Amino acid sequence: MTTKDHTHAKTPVTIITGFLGAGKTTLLNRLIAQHPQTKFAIIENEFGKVPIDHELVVGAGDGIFELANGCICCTLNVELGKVLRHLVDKFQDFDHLIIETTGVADPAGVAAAFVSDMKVQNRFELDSTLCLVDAAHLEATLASNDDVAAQQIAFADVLLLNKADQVSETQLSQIQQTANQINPYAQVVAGAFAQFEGIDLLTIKAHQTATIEQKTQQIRPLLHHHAQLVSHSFSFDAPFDEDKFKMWIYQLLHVQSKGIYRIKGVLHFANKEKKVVFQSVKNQFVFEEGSTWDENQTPTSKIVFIGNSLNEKILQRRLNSCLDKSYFAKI
Ligand SMILES: Nc1nc2c(ncn2[C@@H]2O[C@H](COP(=O)(O)OP(=O)(O)OP(=O)(O)O)[C@@H](O)[C@H]2O)c(=O)[nH]1
Repeated sequence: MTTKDHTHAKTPVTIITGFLGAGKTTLLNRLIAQHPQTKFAIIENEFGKVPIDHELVVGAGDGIFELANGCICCTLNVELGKVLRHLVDKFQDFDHLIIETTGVADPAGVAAAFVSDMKVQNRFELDSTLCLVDAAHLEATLASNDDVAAQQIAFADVLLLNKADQVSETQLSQIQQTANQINPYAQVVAGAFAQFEGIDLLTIKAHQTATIEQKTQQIRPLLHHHAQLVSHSFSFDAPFDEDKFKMWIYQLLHVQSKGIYRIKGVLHFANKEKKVVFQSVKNQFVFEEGSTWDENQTPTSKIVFIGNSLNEKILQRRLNSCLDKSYFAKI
């Protein structure tokens, strides 16, 4: 085994999620086949006692780590942390890490493993969470397993509408709308047998500040409903008071993190010249320096919350209370 120089670039990580049978392993095999020059490490997670997916992954060499008989978003989360630390310490020779979750995993729990441990954080960088959506069965799945399937869709950076061969064009566009109602933030692409054209699924860069900035600009203050899952978007011309905002977010995510799947925003703090890019995964959150505000436009903060039964009015009130009071005295 050779040792790579990882002092400069962090190893990108792609999480593949999606409900049972949606096409996760099909996608994994396709990615391996499409990138013969890339050396992958793969973490597989299955519920059954006898791991099978391992056998179904073709051509990945010896870099497959299996976590069976439990789910990495909950019971096996500690195990996932151990495997990640093992990769950091002992298994250096790979370019990209792919994690295939069980069909019933909450991907937020998996993503959280990358923001809670410094050693892991220093080595890995989440590129994106890809969610396979079975176009032929989405409505039925949502009806019967609303929470898990909807959580997976809500958390994803890219929604891959798979099995397009099994539905009509009209059905496909309806499914696209349903998926976008649950997650207005995600890019949606359709395909069959996990073949998706016009998108490089390994370099989505969803967690990089530039991508978040760009995506947040597209968010309009709209309310989207799917069962109890909602997304609320807000924008503010008045700047935020950094201390108040951070204190509130800390409290919010510690008291209510179960119901909040994701928050992303580009913020204007009164004491900061540049944009501040903010995102949370479960109860973990980061604030990063973004680019400079456009001189010709009023700096406008935009923030989106995705979660279960979130009350828009309360969020609006709390956000208002974090605005910089001296701004209003000046106008
Ligand atoms: N018709 C059709 N079948 C597909 C498509 N993609 C995958 N399949 C089939 O669907 C079945 C399930 O695909 P997998 O890739 O194993 O799905 P998975 O999400 O890994 O399944 P689990 O690990 O059990 O959750 C397999 O028989 C695939 O060949 C598609 O686009 N169209």
